[in-house]
Amino acid sequence: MASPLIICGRQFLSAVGGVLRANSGALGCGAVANQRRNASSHAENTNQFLREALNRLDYPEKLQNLLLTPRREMSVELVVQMDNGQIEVFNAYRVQHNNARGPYKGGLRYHPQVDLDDVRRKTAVMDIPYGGAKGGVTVDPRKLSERELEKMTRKLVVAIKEIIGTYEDIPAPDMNTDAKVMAWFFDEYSKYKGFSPGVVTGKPVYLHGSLGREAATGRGTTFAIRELLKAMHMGKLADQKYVIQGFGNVGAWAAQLLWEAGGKVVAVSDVAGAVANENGLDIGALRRHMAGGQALAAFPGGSALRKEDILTHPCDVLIPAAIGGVIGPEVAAKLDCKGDAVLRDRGITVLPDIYTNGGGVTVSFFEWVQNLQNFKWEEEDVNRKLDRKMTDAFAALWAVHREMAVPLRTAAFIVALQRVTRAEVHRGFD
Ligand SMILES: NC(=O)C1=CN([C@@H]2O[C@H](COP(=O)(O)OP(=O)(O)OC[C@H]3O[C@@H](n4cnc5c(N)ncnc54)[C@H](OP(=O)(O)O)[C@@H]3O)[C@@H](O)[C@H]2O)C=CC1
Ligand SMILES: O=C(O)CCC(=O)C(=O)O
Repeated sequence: MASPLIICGRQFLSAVGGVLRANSGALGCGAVANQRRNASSHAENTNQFLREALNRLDYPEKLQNLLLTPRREMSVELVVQMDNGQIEVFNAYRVQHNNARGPYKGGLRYHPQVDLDDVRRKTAVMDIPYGGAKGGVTVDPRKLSERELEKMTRKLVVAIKEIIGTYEDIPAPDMNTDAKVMAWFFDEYSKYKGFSPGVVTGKPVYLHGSLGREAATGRGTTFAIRELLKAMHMGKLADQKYVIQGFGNVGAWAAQLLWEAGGKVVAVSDVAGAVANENGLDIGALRRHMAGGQALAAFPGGSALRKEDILTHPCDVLIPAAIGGVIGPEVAAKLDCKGDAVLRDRGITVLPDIYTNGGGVTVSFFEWVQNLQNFKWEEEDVNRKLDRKMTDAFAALWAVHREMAVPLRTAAFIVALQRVTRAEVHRGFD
């Protein structure tokens, strides 16, 4: 069998590389301090990969430090009166990394374990004119009513409105935040600052959103895999068996598009369970099954699998598309992986998350451009432009990977750092 490819929807290898429960941004936000105690931070791991890349670039120390640290971190408390009259306080954050190339841009996550670090340099890898940012609220949204969720979102906007904006910092959907949340966000911000559709992306299509944004991250992932297979002479999307952890926006769209391309998706999971079929799951039927409110694991077109076994299920391409930190010590032991180096030695190719999931932010950029133009593009146009961006970004990564003999993850950071540094230096420091 061909060597498996691990496609990181998130910091999978950070987790395997010793941070077995990477969870928080650990970026100096006081309110995440309790999460920080659990493990060495995800940010430290990202910085480790960055340092590896910086070692290959001859930059002065001060510039290196500038590239390693965020420009601004904001931590706020959101006080919300719940439906039962009780007061709840939620911790929220926004971390802005570097805006040399353009406004900050990045997702907004609602999750009990907020992780703010991964978007830092993605925009530079994708070569779109933004800097990196990430934000989130420490909350389990499943425990809130829709009305409570809306109130909390609106409070968040009020709390951070001075550091976001169409040309300042543009949030977008991430885990547990969708078009509906972005619509509330846009509406609340516009109350204070005037009509501002460009302040968030991932809005509903009928409310200044872009066609193609919902599927963009999953679609971008399939383009990324296609390019890697081509470069490694490993055949086509249709020739591979896929395992996907997470069946939300990214996982379900990736599954759908790989299945449509003729690939065999042999196992998928969500937070509650997993389902497998060695002949390939009928993803269309699975999505209909789930749309009917049924559990993924109860899908009659496959057999239930322990969700803990999803990552070790045999496949050609593994796509972690859930939250980082779900790979605990037991799974890591079963994978027998200790990090990029070990995987490399075993002939496993890792396509790094900062490239692989870049389709979302890329179509977010297209949405923002459409908002500025006040004009809607055709979906085919969006998808074609996304394909071009993913293909070009892969070519840049692959060229560095070959020329400098570094792994693809290091290559991605080198490409990003070179672009950010060029912008920093040309803008000057006065
Ligand atoms: N959406 C986007 O455009 C982008 C997303 N990403 C990243 O991709 C990843 C997925 O995001 P997205 O699809 O939007 O998020 P969603 O919230 O839409 O989906 C997340 C999926 O992961 C599942 N999940 C959550 N926790 C676990 C767990 N412990 N074990 C197994 N499955 C789990 C969820 O299950 P359940 O539904 O049962 O809760 C759900 O199926 C995130 O890491 C996000 O940061 C990156 C770039 C852009
Ligand atoms: O669409 C965006 O701007 C960012 C999406 C996101 O969360 C990410 O790329 O990590």
